Amino acid sequence: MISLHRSCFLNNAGISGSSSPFSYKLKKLPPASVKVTALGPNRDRNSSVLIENNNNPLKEIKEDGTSSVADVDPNPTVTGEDRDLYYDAAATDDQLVTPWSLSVASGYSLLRDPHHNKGLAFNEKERDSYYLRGLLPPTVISQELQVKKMMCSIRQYQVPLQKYMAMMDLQELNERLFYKLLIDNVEELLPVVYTPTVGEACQKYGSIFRRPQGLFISLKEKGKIHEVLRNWPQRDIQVIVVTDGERILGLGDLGCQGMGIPIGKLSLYTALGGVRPSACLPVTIDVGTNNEQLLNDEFYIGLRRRRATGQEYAELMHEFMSAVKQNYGEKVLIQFEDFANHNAFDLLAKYGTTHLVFNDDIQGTASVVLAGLVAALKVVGGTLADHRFLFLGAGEAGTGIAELIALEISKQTNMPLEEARKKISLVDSKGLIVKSRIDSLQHFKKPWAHDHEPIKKLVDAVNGIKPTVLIGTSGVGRTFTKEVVEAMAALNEKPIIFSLSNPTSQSECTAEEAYTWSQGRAIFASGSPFDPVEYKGRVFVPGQANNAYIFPGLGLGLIMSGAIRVHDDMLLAASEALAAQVTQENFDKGLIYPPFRNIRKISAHIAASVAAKAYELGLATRQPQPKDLVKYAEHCMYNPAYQSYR
Ligand SMILES: O=C([O-])CC(=O)C(=O)O
Ligand SMILES: [Mg+2]
Repeated sequence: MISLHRSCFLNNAGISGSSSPFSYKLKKLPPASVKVTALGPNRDRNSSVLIENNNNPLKEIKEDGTSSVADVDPNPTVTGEDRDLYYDAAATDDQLVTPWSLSVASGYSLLRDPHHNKGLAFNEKERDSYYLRGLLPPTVISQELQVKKMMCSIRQYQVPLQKYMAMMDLQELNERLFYKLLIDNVEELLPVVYTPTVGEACQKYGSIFRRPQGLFISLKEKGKIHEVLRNWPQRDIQVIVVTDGERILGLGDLGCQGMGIPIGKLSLYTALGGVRPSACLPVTIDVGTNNEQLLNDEFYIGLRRRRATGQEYAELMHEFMSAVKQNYGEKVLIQFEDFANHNAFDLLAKYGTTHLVFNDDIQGTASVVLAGLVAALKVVGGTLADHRFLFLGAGEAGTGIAELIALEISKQTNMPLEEARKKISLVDSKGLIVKSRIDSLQHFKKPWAHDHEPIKKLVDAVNGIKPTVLIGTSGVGRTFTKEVVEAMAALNEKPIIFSLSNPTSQSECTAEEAYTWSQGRAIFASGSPFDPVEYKGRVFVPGQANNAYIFPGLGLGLIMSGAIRVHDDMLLAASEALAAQVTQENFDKGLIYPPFRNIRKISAHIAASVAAKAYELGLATRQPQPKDLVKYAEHCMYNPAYQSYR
């Protein structure tokens, strides 16, 4: 396997650094993308490397190293199947000052290269060609058998965190096997690599830390972020998930240890949305933490200082956002994840008009919840405008969902947005959000300050507002008490109750509580998964209203259309596409979300709807528009099956 690496030299096998005949300085290389095709094992006397451009051979380089790649076409475009082998070799002259090396992985190093390792699945020919003889036991097994074996091994762990660590180890050892496992067993493994276990992993990240994953950008890197991005081994980045760790799930400030979240989210971009792993970049911005426990934890991995705020914070973020655009262009999707409220809204507003940005906690949650509501109405009856909505929690998720519901109502009925908002009330830690509180409210809460007498307690708000839908986004567990759920059940034949806070410990109520306290009448969904509940001889399967339904498909739709901005109409399109995937069979079982096991098909439909909207809005740059967008989305999806190397 061959790839271009920037200065650093990863591999063994008779080639090392600039002394190797296979090491070339690309200093003189004009801006170019180069496809490097592996033609042979590096230690073979006659081996050669073919540098291709747009599938036209440019240069064959023999092992004597006499050739150079200086005459690469200055403006190539690279297409083709295995884009993992593409490397954008240069962008500007100053970036070319660093020497670039061509490296060939084989033998021992190939077994330690997670992108190309197949372990026992290397066949006899590959073992000969890639100097693997003796480095593996004689048996050759299929990827399917490897999956079976790994699943047996993971199931032996009783503790979810051990399963998580086993999965992370696999990701670092054999990437394709990791994704095959995750895709083939998505319902079982999603709670391991994602919520709830990823929450515990972040809390304990320092003590379980083994190998760094993702890119850490701290205040120490201020002024050098452009350079830091170039230390990342991949160049063709399409999605970045970035956090500053200040509000990890409902667990609060976990500082630099929030890195588990971008890693987890991006593994879902690949497994659920089919974005190539090499196109994904997890980033944690470390500006300190206000979490005293972490600051005093000897194993903490982040900066030991309190959080930078104000200008210092804004400057670092701005440098990051600019460097991303400079390095990867304007079509890279930047997903903001788990920022605290104030920064989340500000960053989205500030960069929404200049970058392709998306806040998962504001917009992704909103889109998935709206889809669940649209589906739930098929069971409960009425249109969105016929319902009344009460939220506990008025942060990113609460106000984000509320706004998208209001937008959809306004669209469906031609009602002014202001009017539509009046159907929605929010309760925060100080009680119902009402006009009399307006001066002291944060800006994102102000649109929800309606004329109403002040109410302190949630149960009183339920009885006062008489909602048909109750949504929890407070980040505080067990706040939908028996009294609250019973009040909802007294007001509604089929109360819709969504407990969205993550992880499970922060859920506003459990599935069992929702079904029991409503005597089996609630339409219930939660952010983190709950097992089915048996109540009076009936089995209830709770829905999981999790962002994971939306962001992978949304991201794929943006990427495949070459979108340059995210628009609210794309979120609505994603919601509708998701709701349309709920079948009658699902409804008959009481489900308002389709099962996760069909998620790649669901993501393809979401991607197609989002891409169609991007074209309609004139925000798509990929031309011409593919005729069948669903087929095209499926075609674009990463497939983790092993590739044959010869
Ligand atoms: O990660 C999840 O499961 C959903 C989410 O974005 C959050 O809770 O912050
Ligand atoms: Mg989040």
